[in-house]
Amino acid sequence: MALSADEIRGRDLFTAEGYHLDVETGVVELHYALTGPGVEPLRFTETVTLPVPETAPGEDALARTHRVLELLLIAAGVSYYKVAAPARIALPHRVGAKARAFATAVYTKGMGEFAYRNELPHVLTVAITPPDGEPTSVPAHALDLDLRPLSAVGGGKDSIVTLEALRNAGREPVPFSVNPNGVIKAVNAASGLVAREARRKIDPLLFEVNKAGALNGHVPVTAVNSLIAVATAAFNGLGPVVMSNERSASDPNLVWHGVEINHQWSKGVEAEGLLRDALAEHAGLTNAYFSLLRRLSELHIARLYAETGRYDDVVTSCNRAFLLHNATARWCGDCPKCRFVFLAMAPSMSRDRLRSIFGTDLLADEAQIPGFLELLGVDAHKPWECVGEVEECVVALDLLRKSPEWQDEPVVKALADAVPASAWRTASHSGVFTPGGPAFVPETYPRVGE
Ligand SMILES: CC(=O)N[C@H]1[C@@H](OP(=O)(O)OP(=O)(O)OC[C@H]2O[C@@H](n3ccc(=O)[nH]c3=O)[C@H](O)[C@@H]2O)O[C@H](CO)[C@@H](O)[C@@H]1O[C@H](C)C(=O)N[C@@H](C)C(=O)N[C@@H](CCC(=O)O)C(=O)O
Ligand SMILES: Nc1ncnc2c1ncn2[C@@H]1O[C@H](COP(=O)(O)OP(=O)(O)OP(=O)(O)O)[C@@H](O)[C@H]1O
Repeated sequence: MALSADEIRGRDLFTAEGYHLDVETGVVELHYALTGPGVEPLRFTETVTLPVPETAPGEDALARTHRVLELLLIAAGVSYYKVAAPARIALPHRVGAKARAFATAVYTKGMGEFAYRNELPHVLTVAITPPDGEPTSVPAHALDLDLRPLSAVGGGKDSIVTLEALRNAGREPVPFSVNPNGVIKAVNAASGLVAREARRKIDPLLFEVNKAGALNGHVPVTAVNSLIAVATAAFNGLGPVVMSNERSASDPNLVWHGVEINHQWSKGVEAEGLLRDALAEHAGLTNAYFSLLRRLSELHIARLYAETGRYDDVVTSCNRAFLLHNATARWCGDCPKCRFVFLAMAPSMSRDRLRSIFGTDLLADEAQIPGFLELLGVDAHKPWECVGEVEECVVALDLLRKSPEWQDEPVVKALADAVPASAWRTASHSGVFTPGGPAFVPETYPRVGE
């Protein structure tokens, strides 16, 4: 990479240039450019390979697939936009108000953590410009909810709970993953269900510009995976895409410039609603996407996970197992996500079982105390990770400090001593284990945990 960091970052326009779908192979190429005065354009191509149906899709199904891909082109652009984070974004196709609202939210709220950590407040108000005019209309298509659902599997406890709930409800879920690694493949194998997969290849130029000093940071990856899943379902004539996004995913980490900054924004209920509206408006698809676990806390999901029997040797929620380079095989045992899931599962299963899942006992390790205190809200803000609310952690600790198996453990005692009395008073066991809040689950689907 011959460009300097200034040359890479000095660009004032990001353009999603267009995409191409090869119907025979399912290969989708998504094209982007970063341009600016006096510098050569930086061009990126991301390649997504959708599973191909046995029978070619009909004209209407293909038209819907294309419309979903137009939304995917927008969402997947975040990885390349962030290289220079200009204040303007251009789109190649017309979009209506709902699709534009979704696009704007993906680049502002979805990139909120990136904006905050790089101190780039303009990202929170970036302007997205589609060509003038309304898009051509597409016929509304109420998805047949009896078609087999595509159940997004990320290898962690949440998607396992969903998979089993759908199976128990007789829904015959198809496990679906983007770039399944060893963990996800092992979870799918343990399910005994035949899985489908899509591939997503980030342009290798991105890694080069990263090394040369591009701006970098978190992206709303669930929006990207979700649209790949919806495109797969539309292309293959499958039913709705069922996610496993929980209630606490909607909670922000902090407020900055008056805007809520949420590491998990695209897992939250606002993103779910915006995407559903955009799919209805832009692709004519209703009921194509929802989260089955939306009204549940993480602690509640962990309790439901404990009722499953077949996944302990494979379940992995640690994000380090999902790195593109140098991934761990399973739980790293030393990150906020490992600590949180350990704490969340501990009240619902025996200590031996928990140890065997993690290969270690995090609550027997004094070095983990500062990290647990962060989760308990005693120090700093909620970590930039997929972890639950402070209240859930306090409730979990409350259950442990009263449990014969845990109450004499020095780490548990130290944590309990550090939690202020006010936190014990406000933490509600019934609140944590009672489903609550808005959700988009269709009436004919199971009400998990209710
Ligand atoms: C696995 C992980 O957590 N990665 C985050 C990490 O990335 P890192 O640089 O350490 O390594 P890689 O993931 O291997 O990525 C290498 C570079 O590639 C670029 N990139 C990667 C994926 C992508 O979709 N777009 C990209 O541009 C990027 O330049 C990478 O540096 O730190 C990054 C910076 O904070 C994070 O963005 C990486 O997060 C991944 C996108 C990821 O998949 N993370 C999920 C595990 C995750 O965080 N899920 C959230 C849900 C968030 C949401 O709103 O969707 C959660 O579970 O809470
Ligand atoms: N590679 C992937 N392919 C498809 N869907 C994914 C992938 N990774 C995550 N997801 C989905 O995205 C959502 C958020 O992922 P997340 O990592 O929080 O869930 P999880 O792996 O099921 O559980 P946990 O919170 O225990 O890690 C979930 O609905 C999950 O199924």
